[in-house]
Amino acid sequence: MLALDDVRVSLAGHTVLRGVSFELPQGKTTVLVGRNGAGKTTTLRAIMGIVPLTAGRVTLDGDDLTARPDHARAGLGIGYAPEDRRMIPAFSVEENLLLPTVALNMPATLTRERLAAVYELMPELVDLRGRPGGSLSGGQGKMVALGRALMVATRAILLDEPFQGLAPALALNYARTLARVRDLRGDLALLVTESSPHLLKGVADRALRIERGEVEETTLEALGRHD
Ligand SMILES: Nc1ncnc2c1ncn2[C@@H]1O[C@H](COP(=O)(O)OP(=O)(O)OP(=O)(O)O)[C@@H](O)[C@H]1O
Repeated sequence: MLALDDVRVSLAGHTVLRGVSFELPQGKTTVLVGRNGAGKTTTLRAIMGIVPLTAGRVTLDGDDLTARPDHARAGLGIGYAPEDRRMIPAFSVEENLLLPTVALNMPATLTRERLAAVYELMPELVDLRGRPGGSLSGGQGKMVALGRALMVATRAILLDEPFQGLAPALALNYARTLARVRDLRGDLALLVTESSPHLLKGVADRALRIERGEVEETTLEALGRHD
């Protein structure tokens, strides 16, 4: 299981995470809800090893990941879809999906199997696969970012504000896809950040609230009252 133990992060002399501890159970969707600037992105970046910890540990099955850089964490099966999606506009959707497998030097057979599994889980990507990344709508881009995270994910998926900017119908569609991933990929722990709790109904199994770099376990009902 992926876990954070008393994680502290300071950026540019500013304390951003103040002792964050939680576990991410497999087969469950955990949502991390907090206002802009509360520390959601930094939490995901700490899990991926993109920002250094000033104290604490991120562990996978008890193994300390501190010495492992972000690409090594992807290689351990942790998929990450950052908020900005980082799509290469001139590459096709399929080429964008394949990017992390190239970075990880994944064997061709495994790559083909993973791609087929992603298309099966997210059939909407099949129709898009030849389109240039730069021609996609915001909602389509979010789907590709999820598919790309799924290409490497065998343990966990981290999604940074995937609902942000989506029209209500697209948000509903995205939520359905997430539920499908959770139901069909019981091997994965899902962590989804969000600033608007009302978007998470039907998506979350458990909820964490982050405020000024501190995380506490809560319920979706309690989050809704603060929305
Ligand atoms: N590289 C950095 N250097 C200095 N401060 C930073 C850096 N990155 C983030 N911060 C600060 O850390 C705090 C938390 O930022 P973070 O991006 O994690 O918040 P967030 O909850 O994801 O919010 P948002 O939705 O606005 O991205 C903010 O006050 C932000 O200004």
